Amino acid sequence: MDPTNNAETGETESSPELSYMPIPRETPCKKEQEKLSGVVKNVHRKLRRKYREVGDFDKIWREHCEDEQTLSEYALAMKNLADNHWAKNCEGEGRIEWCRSVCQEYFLDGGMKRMLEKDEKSARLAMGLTAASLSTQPYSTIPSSISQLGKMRLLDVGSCFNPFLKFDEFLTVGIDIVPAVESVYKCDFLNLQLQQPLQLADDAIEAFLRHLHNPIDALPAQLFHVVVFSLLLSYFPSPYQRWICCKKAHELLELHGLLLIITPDSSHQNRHALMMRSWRVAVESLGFKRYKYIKFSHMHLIAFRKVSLATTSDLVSRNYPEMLYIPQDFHSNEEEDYADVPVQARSEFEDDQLAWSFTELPDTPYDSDSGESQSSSVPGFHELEDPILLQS
Ligand SMILES: C[S@@+](CC[C@H](N)C(=O)[O-])C[C@H]1O[C@@H](n2cnc3c(N)ncnc32)[C@H](O)[C@@H]1O
Repeated sequence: MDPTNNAETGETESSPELSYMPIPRETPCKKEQEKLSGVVKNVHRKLRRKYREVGDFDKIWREHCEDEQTLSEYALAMKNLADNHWAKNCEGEGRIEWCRSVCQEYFLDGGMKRMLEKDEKSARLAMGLTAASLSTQPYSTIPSSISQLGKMRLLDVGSCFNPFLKFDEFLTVGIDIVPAVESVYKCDFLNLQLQQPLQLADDAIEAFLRHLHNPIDALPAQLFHVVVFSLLLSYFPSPYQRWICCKKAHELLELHGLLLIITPDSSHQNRHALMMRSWRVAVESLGFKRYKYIKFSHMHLIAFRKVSLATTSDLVSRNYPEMLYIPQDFHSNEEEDYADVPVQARSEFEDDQLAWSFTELPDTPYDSDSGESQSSSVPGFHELEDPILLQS
């Protein structure tokens, strides 16, 4: 496994559809792994096919959630991959560790404080105050660190096998339409009802979270420090469903909380740069600001911090939900059918043209909010490959 970022190695770009290859020798273990990832990918493909044919994502989603056999096969396959394949060869583990490191750095090691200081400085400069007057002004809005407040309250949406449960620093609530383990609550995030925020002290909120009832149909707003969407958004066939999820995450987060999005993409970092820029504009319009971004060999990992309680989106003049597209949204049924065949169905140029014709984006700088490059900002953190579920 090559532990370096593909941007650094200058590795030749390949079609995303080729991401499952090459498998040099067909061991029984690899075969089993391919079979399991096939189960998962087929569910995603079937959903997209239905969406293309029927168009009504509410109807498709209802039917999907009633298809218990497909859903439990999916959950079983995911859990099997996590327990028997990723655990052994380290594939797929990198994303969870990345989430953990970002939270540690942001909440416990001063990252949030630095960001808030930077925001305040920019705001004052924008108001015409000089740099000299800045140093004499106290930073009044900085909240106390979470380390004084207890555990980081983390909502893992599409948790499946509850990968965050093992970390002590989090009070983890894992939810899924089909939990693969008992500790995950059954909940359809798309249809989760939001209630008024709890006006309680942190220890009372922790107690509330430790006594949730299964299944979860409703949750109070502003309950969590972290919301994780790990390989969740590409499950949905429609960009509107992805948008609904991001909007709900915004409401469920406390001010200054983090939304962590991990989405599969096996191609070279720059290939879907436009798509990532588009996602950034869409998510920031909800009242977030991008904090970190990194491309691993097989996925994008993005951290957004909630910077305002209000959503800034103007859905009329800009079509923000549509900006949360994935390459597969543009594929035809035929292209999907041949997705595992090693031919490049559409050239990179054609992909980019399609993306451009689809949405015109405001001129937002692409570099990270934290001023860091798009390689890992977590010290000592190495990229791990996860060729399992990508481009499903
Ligand atoms: C590809 S798996 C990712 C599992 C895990 N987060 C990971 O990173 O390995 C996507 C998961 O999202 C779940 N899911 C899809 N739609 C959901 C929804 N509306 N609400 C909750 N979970 C959902 C699926 O059941 C599935 O377990």
